[in-house]
Amino acid sequence: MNYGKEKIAVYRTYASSLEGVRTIPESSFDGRDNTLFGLDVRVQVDGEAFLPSFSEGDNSMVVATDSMKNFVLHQAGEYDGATIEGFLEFVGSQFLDTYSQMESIQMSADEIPFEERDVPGENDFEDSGLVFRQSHNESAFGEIYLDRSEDGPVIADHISGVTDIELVKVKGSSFTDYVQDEYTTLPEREDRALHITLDIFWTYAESADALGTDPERYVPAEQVRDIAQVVFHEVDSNSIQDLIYQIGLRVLERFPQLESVSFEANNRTWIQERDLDGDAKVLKEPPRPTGFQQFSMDHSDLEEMSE
Ligand SMILES: O=c1[nH]c(=O)c2[nH]c(=O)[nH]c2[nH]1
Repeated sequence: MNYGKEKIAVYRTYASSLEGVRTIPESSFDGRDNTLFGLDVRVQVDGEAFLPSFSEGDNSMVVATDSMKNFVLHQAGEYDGATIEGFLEFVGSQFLDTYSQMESIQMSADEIPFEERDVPGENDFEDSGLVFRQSHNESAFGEIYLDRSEDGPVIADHISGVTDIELVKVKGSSFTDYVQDEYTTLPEREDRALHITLDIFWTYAESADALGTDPERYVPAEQVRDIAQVVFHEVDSNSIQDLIYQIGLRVLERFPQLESVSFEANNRTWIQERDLDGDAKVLKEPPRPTGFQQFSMDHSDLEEMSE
């Protein structure tokens, strides 16, 4: 039994900037101004006190989901941190502190990403600082579950992520040596233009590291995204399965503070229509249905690789 509000769009201007994150070789990301911090928030609350609202039509303990929306919007002005997960933990704790009938709360959010635009500067183009456009590319994700304890709200579970990454590698991927039987019609490809969508999720060994209070231990979604594209560039994979495993190893190698990393990939590989001179091809959309790959891994996979 639970209830809540979803699709709460929150826009905060001039939030605290994310500074002091560790840099990694695969990424130029070293922080975020947070001049425009956009989130699509979901709140889900649990508690025995809500049972009568379902079983007896008694709303005396019900916090209207409309009020939850107002609460989230209000707290967006109070949060002084710089991360999605930190915001979710902050708002969730405020909910539990304010409403004793809420026993636990699940707060999640997708980033609504914005990109700063370039304008002419003295010598070169530079960041506007004022004008942004909404990006329809990948976005960061966070989810925090809070329970009550004697010392106040505690993180019972968490997950961070980056979703809707969409990448195409025009050559340097294969798919060969799979089962050949009476059902096989797919031709083997020594080289294919590989088109994938990818959601990547991770958990920290210490959930407090997810909040970004210590930026050195925070894993920015931008860096994980950049690892995915660099590994895609570097590795001549023989399947999406092979590719996501290599990405996972690199993520775990760069971020020892993580407990696990998991993937949901979708195959969107275009179908070759014409083979032209050299590497050139004409390609078309694949028909439905679509293939997917899911995989979870942790540091034991990294240790196996180095043995
Ligand atoms: O990378 C791939 N993995 C598969 O399992 C698969 N199956 C398929 O038809 N194409 C692909 N590509």
